[in-house]
Amino acid sequence: MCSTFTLAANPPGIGVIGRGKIFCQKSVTTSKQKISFMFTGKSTEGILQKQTDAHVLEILEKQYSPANNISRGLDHDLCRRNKPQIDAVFLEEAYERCRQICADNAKTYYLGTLLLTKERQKAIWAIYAWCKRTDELVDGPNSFCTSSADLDRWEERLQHIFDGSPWDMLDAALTDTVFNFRLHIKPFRDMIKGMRMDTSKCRYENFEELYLYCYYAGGTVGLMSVPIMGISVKSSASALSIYKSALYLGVGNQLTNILRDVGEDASRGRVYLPQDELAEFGLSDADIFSRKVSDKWREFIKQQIIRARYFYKLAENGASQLEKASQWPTWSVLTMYQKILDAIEENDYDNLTKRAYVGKIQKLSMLPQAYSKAHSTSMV
Ligand SMILES: CC(C)=CCC/C(C)=C/CC/C(C)=C/CC/C(C)=C/COP(=O)(O)OP(=O)(O)O
Repeated sequence: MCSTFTLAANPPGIGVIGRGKIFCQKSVTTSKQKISFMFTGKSTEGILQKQTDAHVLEILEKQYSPANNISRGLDHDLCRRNKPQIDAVFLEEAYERCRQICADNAKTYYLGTLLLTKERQKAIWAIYAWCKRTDELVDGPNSFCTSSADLDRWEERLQHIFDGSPWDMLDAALTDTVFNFRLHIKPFRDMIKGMRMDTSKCRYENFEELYLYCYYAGGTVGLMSVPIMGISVKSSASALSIYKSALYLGVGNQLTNILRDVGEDASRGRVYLPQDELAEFGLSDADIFSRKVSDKWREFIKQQIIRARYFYKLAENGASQLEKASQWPTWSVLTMYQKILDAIEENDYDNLTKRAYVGKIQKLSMLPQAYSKAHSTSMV
């Protein structure tokens, strides 16, 4: 996408930035502010439109079809009708193990889940545990021996979860969640696609390619989460726009993690940054591997951070359309993840030799701010 972004403070039209290059400036309007982008390549908006709607519409067709008599919320009787019988004590233990996996591996996300209602918490933990296990197949200690056939088997297992015949305890928790909240299999399948992509690809030519990866690895989690969070009956926004916001939250999280982990990924020979954008800033893989934090690098990362923040802005639009009890947790996650971007700035854009860190106290101190955001933007 070869993009350089600026916030709307800059005049619209044609922009000139530091390196003397002229960019055609385009702008998008989020609910709160107008954000202007400068491009030499494909527009981010164009990429989002092309790639996002199809993913979401496929889910909505099933999740909200008139045949299912579901409009905005979930019909819980219908959800439970075909639910397999799983022993309650066994399930309790299964969810507890999912909670532990989430608490041990996703510290920020876990804090957000603690603000959810009990039923929602359990569901989000079950989804997280499955996502983590999926990720471990390609990124875990034994990932060197994961073959494409292993991913095929994992996908078969996923089908069993959705058919109501889980293979193990953690799968049983997800089966329970799938039937309680009538989840769609597509984002789960897409996450496996992303893992396949990760095993065969370690460079991204442009933002369009990177966005697809971010959708698979993070946007899918947003789509899995909407039925759990619930859409407010008072919302007049389209389900499409709300699902898209959730997807963008996942993509924002993924872009943030990429920016935080550039140095760490480089030591595994991986570069999750658009090659054409690096070139546009006079940078290449060699600059990453030599870990030299130059002014060019700082400018480059600055623009990448603006784009990641843009995704959080898009997510905010949907956060206020969720069921009231889910708004504070969602705003908390939104606010805490953005702090990681602030921490990269505080490290003077050195994400090659340093890992941006946000401490627990700092995260907890964000919660009142998230609470007031949830209340001031809520339509209920
Ligand atoms: C905005 C709307 C409409 C809905 C929100 C629906 C939700 C809650 C979506 C969640 C999307 C999301 C943030 C996905 C990423 C979840 C995830 C796997 C986080 C783990 O991140 P790590 O970096 O591994 O761990 P930390 O949590 O410690 O950062």
